[in-house]
Parts: sequence; structure tokens; C-alpha cells
Amino acid sequence: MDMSKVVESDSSSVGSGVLQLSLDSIRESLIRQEDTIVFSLIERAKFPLNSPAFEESHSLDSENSSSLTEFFIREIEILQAKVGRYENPEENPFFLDNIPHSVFPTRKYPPVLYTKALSVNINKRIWDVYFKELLPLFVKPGDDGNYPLTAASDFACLQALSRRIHYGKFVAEVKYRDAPQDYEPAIRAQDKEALMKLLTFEKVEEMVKKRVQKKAETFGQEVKCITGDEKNYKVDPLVVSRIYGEWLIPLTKLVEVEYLLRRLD
Ligand SMILES: C=C(O[C@@H]1C=C(C(=O)O)C=C[C@H]1O)C(=O)O
Repeated sequence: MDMSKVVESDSSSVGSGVLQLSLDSIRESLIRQEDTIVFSLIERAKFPLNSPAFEESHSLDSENSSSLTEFFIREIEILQAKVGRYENPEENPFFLDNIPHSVFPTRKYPPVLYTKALSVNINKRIWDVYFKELLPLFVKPGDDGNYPLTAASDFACLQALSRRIHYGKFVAEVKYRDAPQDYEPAIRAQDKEALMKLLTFEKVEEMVKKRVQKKAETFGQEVKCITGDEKNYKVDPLVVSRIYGEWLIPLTKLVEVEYLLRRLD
């Protein structure tokens, strides 16, 4: 791959045209994405669970049986596709099988990823995990009827989580390029376990979990005028760390494995 064609260097984001594709630069982007994720969880925690928004059909249109949240996200994704969001290889839609073309001219993204592995998309799984397992961990139970704002908040979380998890494709590409001789036998054997072992860095994972806990403590601390010892958080920092440890990191690694399995197709 001719990286000299990649001329832009002012961005921390791979899909925006980063000059040197290195594990360090990719990890920098993942670190920055932690801020977006923590803030999006804090914002979502303003609302209770509001499960009717994503569980029941609220549509008055009999042809449409989706939940309010699903309807909202389908429609917004069409709009975002029309302004070019999904031309960016960092972005993976939840519902669009046939992504509408951008109505406007879009920038050319450098061809960083391997074409035959580009289409890895586990958003169906991310959707289920988010609504069934993650949300109940960090929002209060209950229903205040504020479904439109809740759906918008859920979409912000889902997009941030999906971007982070699918960044695994870039991580995998760079790890492969750094050591093709290590990865090729496992790819040829389609050995998922061996690939998982090769790409895992436990120390890095521990650091990520500690750092996001600290970010949740810092960004989500209740600020009071009267000083006191007790600290309250908008989202429990230990829960944020757990969300990373039990879901986000394993799903990112799943994307890495799925990408690598196709890397020699
Ligand atoms: C993303 C990477 O791959 C793996 C996944 C990690 C993560 O999701 O944070 C961290 C370390 C690795 O075990 C990486 O090496 O940075």
C-alpha cells in the first residue's frame, strides 16, 4: 500500500487521513474516543431507562413495526449517509444495507484498510448488547416519557461505541503490517484462538480500564459549591470500567479477529 499518497497529517483520526499509520497513533485515537464515550454515557444517564422507546412499537403507521428508537436511527442514518458519513471507513451504519450516496462531493479517504475485510460490521450485536446489558447498568430504572431525547442520546452512545469497536479493523491492519510473518500462519489456518493471542496486550487493556474509570470520575463528578468529602458521580466510574472490560474491549478484539481472518482473501 502506497502510504505516500496519504498527504494529510493534521488529524488524530485514521479515516480522516492520518499520515503515519502506527499502533501508537491508533491508540491515541482510541484514547480520545474514550472522552466521547464517557460523555455520551453521562448524557444518556440524564434519562431513565425509558424502555418503551426501544422495546415497543410506537408507530402509528401500520406498515412500520419498529420501535421509536429504531425508526429514529434508521431515518437519521439515511440523512447522515446523504451527507457522506459512511464514506468514512471509521463509520459503520446500524441499518443501511443499501447506503444512499452522498448528495455532496465527498473527500477521498486514503485506502488504509484491506478491501476484502472492510465490510466487517457487528452492529447488530452491539445493538443487542447495548439495550439488553449495558443500558440497565448505568441508567436509573423508570419511564419519564421523554422518548425523542432518549432516542437521540442512545444514538449518540451507539455511534460512539460502534466507532470504537470497529476501530479494531485499523488496529488489526497495523498489527498485521507490523508483523505479517507472525499473523499469516494463523490467518491461513483460520485459527481464531491463535489470532486472539497474538493481538492481545493485557497491560494495555488494564491501562485502558483504569484510565476510563478516572475519566468517569473526572468528567462525571457532581460539582457543588459547598465543599464536602462525599463525591457523587453521574455514572458510576466502576461501571464504566466494567463496560470497557467486559464488552468494549472484547468486542474490539472480536472485530480485530474477524478482520484478520479475511486479511489474505
Ligand atoms: C486495541 C488493541 O488491541 C487489544 C484491545 C485493546 C482494547 O480494546 O483497548 C487493548 C489491547 C489489546 O489487547 C490494542 O492493542 O491497542
